[in-house]
Amino acid sequence: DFPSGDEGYHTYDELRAALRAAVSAHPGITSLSSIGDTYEGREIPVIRISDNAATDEDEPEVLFTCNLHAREHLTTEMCLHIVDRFTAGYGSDEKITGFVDSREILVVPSLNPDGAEYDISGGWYRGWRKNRQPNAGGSVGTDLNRNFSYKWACCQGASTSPSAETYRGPSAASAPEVRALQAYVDSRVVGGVQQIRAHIDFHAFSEMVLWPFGHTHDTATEGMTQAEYDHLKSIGQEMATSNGYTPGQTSDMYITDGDINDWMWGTHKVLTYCFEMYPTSGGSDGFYPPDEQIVPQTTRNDGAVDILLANAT
Ligand SMILES: CC(C)C[C@H](NS(N)(=O)=O)C(=O)O
Ligand SMILES: [Ca+2]
Ligand SMILES: [Ca+2]
Ligand SMILES: [Ca+2]
Ligand SMILES: [Zn+2]
Repeated sequence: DFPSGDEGYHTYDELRAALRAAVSAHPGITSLSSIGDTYEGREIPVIRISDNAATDEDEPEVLFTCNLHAREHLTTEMCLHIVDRFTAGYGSDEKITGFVDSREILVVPSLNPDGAEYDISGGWYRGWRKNRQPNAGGSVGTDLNRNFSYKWACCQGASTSPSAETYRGPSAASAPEVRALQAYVDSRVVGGVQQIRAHIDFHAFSEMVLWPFGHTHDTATEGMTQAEYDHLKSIGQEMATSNGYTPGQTSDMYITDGDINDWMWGTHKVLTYCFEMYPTSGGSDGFYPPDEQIVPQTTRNDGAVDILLANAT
């Protein structure tokens, strides 16, 4: 459980209860399923929000993924806020209703529930980042944001040392959580066309809006034209203006290979972003802002989410 004072954060069981509650309150516009299991056997839930939710309609799909890194619990709350906003607002808020009627919103509130549960086990914060998959040699964990299959291990953007925080894993998609997400997105190719048009992967912290590629500082490069880069950049800058985050290319932070955004663009040409949430720097809040920050820091991204939805055509 979360330490006392931080009860506002959702444990894995509370997360699943929240998703079930959203479905029972809004059955016509929600459908709940699992994209697969984690290493320790936890289901990874995905909720789909759209009119005629039981039917896969020919509408642009937009994916939001959270909690890829275990200790980044604020991101789980970000995804749950998106679920709440687009279900509770349906039928009353015109803009919300318009998006839900014309798109399919896919939300994965936690890609790393094993890590998240471990991070808070014992009622205190362990600073855990990776998944909970054992490595040869006795250490535990793969950095899920270095294990995706697009140009995995290409560019010294991760560690080869199993005990390192950015350990890339023994092979591409060796982590079941990464395999589950890749398989899910692969399955959204219908009639040869990827139905997911846009994506945000939420992280913490630094308050940045980042677009691919991470494996290179180049803008035009294999798998991305200058025009495509400029399109990603212009929408990224617009979103950063709305939430006050700093815009940039993923590699501006540091070179990463095997990250989720490189895979989403490199493999499926999805308009994909990494949002690093509050705070800007370490200090007392760092990875563990008090739960009083949940509402302000999640609602802060409402405008950016709407910009992404509007650009998903
Ligand atoms: C997407 C990259 C550039 C940033 C991310 N930072 S984090 N959330 O791990 O501190 C990461 O290292 O995976
Ligand atoms: Ca509190
Ligand atoms: Ca629909
Ligand atoms: Ca569809
Ligand atoms: Zn992260």
